[in-house]
Amino acid sequence: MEHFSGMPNYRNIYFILCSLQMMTKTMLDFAKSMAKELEDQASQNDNGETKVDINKFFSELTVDNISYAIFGSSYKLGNEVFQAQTELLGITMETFLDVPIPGFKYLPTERNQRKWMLERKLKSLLTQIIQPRLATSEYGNDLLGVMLDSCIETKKGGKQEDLSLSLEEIIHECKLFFFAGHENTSLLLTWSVYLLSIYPEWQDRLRKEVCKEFGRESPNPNALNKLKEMTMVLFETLRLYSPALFMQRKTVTNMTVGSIKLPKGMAIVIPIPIMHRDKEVWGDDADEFKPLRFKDGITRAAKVPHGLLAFSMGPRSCIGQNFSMLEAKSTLALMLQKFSFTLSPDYVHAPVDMFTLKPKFGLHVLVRPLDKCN
Ligand code: HEM
Repeated sequence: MEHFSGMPNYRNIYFILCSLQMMTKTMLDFAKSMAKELEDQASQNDNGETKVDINKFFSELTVDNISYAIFGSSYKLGNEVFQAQTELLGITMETFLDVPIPGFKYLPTERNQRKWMLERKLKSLLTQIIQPRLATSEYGNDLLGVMLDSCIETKKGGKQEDLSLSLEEIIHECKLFFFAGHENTSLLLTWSVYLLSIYPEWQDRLRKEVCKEFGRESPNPNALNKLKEMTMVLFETLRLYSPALFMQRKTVTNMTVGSIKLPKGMAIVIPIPIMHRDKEVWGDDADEFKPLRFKDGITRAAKVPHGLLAFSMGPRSCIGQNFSMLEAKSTLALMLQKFSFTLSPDYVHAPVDMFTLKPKFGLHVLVRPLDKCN
């Protein structure tokens, strides 16, 4: 298959070498603010609970987390960057199936003008974040800092105007990290809460595990990896409700996969949800929620070691997987300590393909604060 070279080095540097533990502390702080909001809402109702679309809460939480990872203390400005990007993506999606008319994109239509305005806003926001760092040479220890550091280093002795191209590259990288990093984790959390709501015995089991480890104390970032059953539930959620729906590859040589002959240059789509429910790989219970299949780790859960494809595999696999697992664990641990949750009676189960696997009408749950960890 196609070998991907040219992946910028800092991507790995940041997510492998940088202290994920430090980030977990910030993740827990954001999760605590979310929990506080849920508690406040519940306290205003006579029945002591609140009905929320938890998908929206997780979406805001994961935006804050990824924005902090990229922009550090400028994360609020970073959030504005992402809002502009999301709106731009919406415009692109609206026109996705339009027949391309040459030159149309240069006409000052209402949509094009909105697009140009957003592009200008995006650039100006990023410039506001980047310029002060360039001026002081204090690039920061967030992802943006690592990117600036590496772009300056490669241009040692180069002219200042060379940086304009790097700004484009930086914008591109910020976009990639934002889109790759926030929605998938938000969906992992959403589908986990869905499954824990319809399998309350697993919700109780995980709550006991969390309470055994942390009691009423705030989850300790260094001990999150001890939550074995939670890890199994997250993997099983990724198997049944993988946020990423497909991967694309291209063969670089004639090859044979099983009994299928693939010529050089063939484009291949790998449909993750279908592979994740393949009974030949996962067994006859492939459609069932059985987290214990992961009790001996990912590689032993299926009949083949690489059955779980949610984070892909190989040189182009997800570099944010540890980040997202820690984010999901810290948030779920806090949620389980503080609340019980059930599906709202008006919830309609409608997972839908919108590039990622989303709950079409959101995930409405009844959230009830708990007095204490039993
Ligand atoms: C549940 C959460 C996540 C899932 C399911 C997920 C899934 C994936 C998958 C399937 C790929 C590979 C695509 C391919 O092979 O073609 C990928 C790549 C990637 N992911 Fe994730 N991801 C998640 C979270 C994150 C997070 C939190 C970040 C960043 C902090 C991130 C950053 C990336 C990047 C930078 C790539 C590489 C894109 C490239 O190759 O250029 N992901 N992810």
